[in-house]
Order: sequence, then structure tokens, then C-alpha cells
Amino acid sequence: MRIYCTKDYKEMSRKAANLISAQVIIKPECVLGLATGSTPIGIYDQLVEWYHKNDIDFSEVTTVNLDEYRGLTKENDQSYYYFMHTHLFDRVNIRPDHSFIPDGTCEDSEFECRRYENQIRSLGGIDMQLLGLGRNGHIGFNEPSDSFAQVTHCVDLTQSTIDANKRFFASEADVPRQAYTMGIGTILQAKKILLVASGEDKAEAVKNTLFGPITPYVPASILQIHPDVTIVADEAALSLCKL
Ligand SMILES: N[C@@H]1[C@@H](O)[C@H](O)[C@@H](COP(=O)(O)O)O[C@@H]1O
Repeated sequence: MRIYCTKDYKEMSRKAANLISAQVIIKPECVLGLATGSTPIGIYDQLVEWYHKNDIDFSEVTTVNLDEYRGLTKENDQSYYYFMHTHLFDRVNIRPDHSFIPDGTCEDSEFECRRYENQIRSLGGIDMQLLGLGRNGHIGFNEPSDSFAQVTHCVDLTQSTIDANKRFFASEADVPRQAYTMGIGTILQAKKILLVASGEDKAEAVKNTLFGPITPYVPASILQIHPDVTIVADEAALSLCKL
């Protein structure tokens, strides 16, 4: 596990964007696993800036997203589909038929989860998976639980996640209670994993992820056993770790 400690959010974003850009340079036809949440926004902005300077080309890249709220349409400005289009897809040359996100409107959850998992497999797996970190240690929407979920599945969001994400919605009642997410197994099969974290409110989760016991109660802790994980976090997020 490589750990980069950056001064602040801006530096974290640039460092992580550099690693993604290196992946695209090494393998232009790579499959990038992407994440949502407020943390990756600076990374996407940086990639867009480099795209305009012709320093990165997404024309052969395929993307797969970690998760999507169940029940939100693509037009809903809180859907992860909308988020990805606003922050990245509509601003660079990723081909529309080369980006995949679970379909939040599919009511048959078993069908949708199987379809999405097969989609990722048919692409040959993920070369680099970008991950944010929930305050309770969740990755994607894999919430703390008594076992690690293998494949893409439908989850009931915890109150902690609903509370953390309600800032994006008009009211708490509008926050979806369920989501489709890649499983821990899906994530761990990525060849490389890039975890980003910023701010003091992630410090406890970062400490438990990096140095705590490997337990499904801190889903990100399983990253300790993946052979190629890079963490890029700012000083505040690493403030409880003795490096
Ligand atoms: N499903 C997403 C996660 O993928 C993300 O990592 C987390 C943290 O978000 P933020 O970066 O806004 O703290 O939020 C959501 O729950």
C-alpha cells in the first residue's frame, strides 16, 4: 500500500489526477472505475483542465461507476448519472457508449445487479478503481455489515450515510433509502485501487481503513489485502495516522 500525504484538497486532487492520467497514458484503452461524492470533484476538474491542454485523451477509455441511487432517474440532478455527466463525461471526449453506471430506475434489482456485474466482466475487468471513503468506512455503497458483499447488489443505506448525503437533497425525506453498488469482490478485482480522502471528518475512517482490523464493519479495511492500493489523502484526513 502506497500512501501519499498532501497538504490540502487541491494537492490531493492533482496527485490523484496525475495517477489516473498515468494509467491512461500507459493503457489508452483502459477501464477506469469511477466514484462520486464531493471528494473526486477536484480530480475531475483537474482532468478536464488537462484534457483542454491536450495532455490527456479519453477517446479509447471505458468507465464503470461504483454505484447509483435506486429510484432516481438520469435527469434527477442528484443521480450519479447526472453527477458524472456534469463533472466529467460532458466535458471530455469519453464516448457515451463507453461509460457505464448502474440503472437506478430498474425495478428488478436482481436483474440489474446481475446485468451490471456481467457488464464489468465483459469489459475484461477494471484497470484502476477510484474510491472515495464514507465517514463510516464505506466504499461505493458497501455499508458496514457482518459480511463482505461479493458482487453488485442492492443495499439499504445506513442512517449515517443518509445523514452525510442529505446535504445534497432538498430534505432528508428526499434521500433515497437504497442504492445499487459494486460489491467488495467487484472492487477488489480491480488491478489497481486509488483511494482518496480529504478533511478531518474522514480521519477516523482513514485510520481504521489503514491500520484497523480487517472487518466488514469497516468495509474499506479489506483494501489492506489488495496487492496494488494507493491512498492519496490530505494532512487533515491523515491526522490520526502516525506515518
Ligand atoms: N456512494 C458515495 C461514495 O462512493 C463516496 O465515497 C461517499 C463519500 O462522499 P464524499 O466524498 O462526499 O465524502 O459518498 C457516497 O456515499
